Amino acid sequence: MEFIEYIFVLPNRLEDEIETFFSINEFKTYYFDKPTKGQSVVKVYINLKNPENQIIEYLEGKLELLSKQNITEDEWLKPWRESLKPFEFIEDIWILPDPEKRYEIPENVKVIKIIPGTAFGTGLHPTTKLAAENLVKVINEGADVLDVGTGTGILSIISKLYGADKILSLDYDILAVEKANETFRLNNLNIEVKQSDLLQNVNENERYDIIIANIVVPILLRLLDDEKLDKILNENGYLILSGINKERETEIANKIFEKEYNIISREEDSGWISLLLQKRI
Ligand SMILES: C[S@@+](CC[C@H](N)C(=O)[O-])C[C@H]1O[C@@H](n2cnc3c(N)ncnc32)[C@H](O)[C@@H]1O
Repeated sequence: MEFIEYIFVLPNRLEDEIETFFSINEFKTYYFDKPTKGQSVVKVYINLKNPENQIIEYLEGKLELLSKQNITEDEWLKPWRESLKPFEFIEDIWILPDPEKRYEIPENVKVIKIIPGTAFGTGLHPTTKLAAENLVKVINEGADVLDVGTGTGILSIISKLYGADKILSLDYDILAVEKANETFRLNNLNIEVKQSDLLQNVNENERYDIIIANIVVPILLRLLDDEKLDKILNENGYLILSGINKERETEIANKIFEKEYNIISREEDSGWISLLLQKRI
């Protein structure tokens, strides 16, 4: 695939703002880098088949452009992948970015292999971490889990590592569905993935103990409006929402107050919020 690479100078004070903008717009093909001493940049990749011009217009209004060139997907993904190191994602779970490499990591920790690519969910974003932290608070052996907007499948894998029984992973983006399948194979896990706009392709007779969704606020609001959500979540089951940017938290909170859910916990990091809710009936 052909891309245009834009490199912009990124002052530290703007890093959170730019990352929030990308997340809200579900823009995934970028990374932050420090090619020269002290100077941070953001590298942005625009797919020529589907150019997202509003992204570049926004960045040009905020940041200084250093360079622009045509590039293939391999040319930019490879050095980025190589720059990534294994890291402790949440307590006792490590993420390994290259399944071929041997890494020195602590013994007796749980391991997830993810080849970083263009699907969301490499563990590098605070919304994934917040969702995972809420997930491990409530997951039990044998739980049935629905992962809405699975991306790479990272939250489904964590569910499996903590003993979940049935897991269904959903994403409306076919590339994410392919990536999740690839990641499950890489981790020797047999997890079902379906392409679905939110719960559209979920049978309403199915039941889950935990439903988890790390998606942007407008989509979460749509999920909360869907009657099927309440139907398929068991009594006292948990709903974990993440991807809530602070400015829009009230909209989510208002929607929850209309429903039969208690807020059990609220986690926050870098302006992002994840809520752990429990269904009352
Ligand atoms: C922020 S990413 C989360 C990925 C992963 N679950 C994580 O926590 O890192 C959101 C994912 O939701 C998917 N998504 C967005 N809108 C959706 C919709 N209406 N139905 C299903 N999936 C959706 C996107 O394709 C993307 O993979």
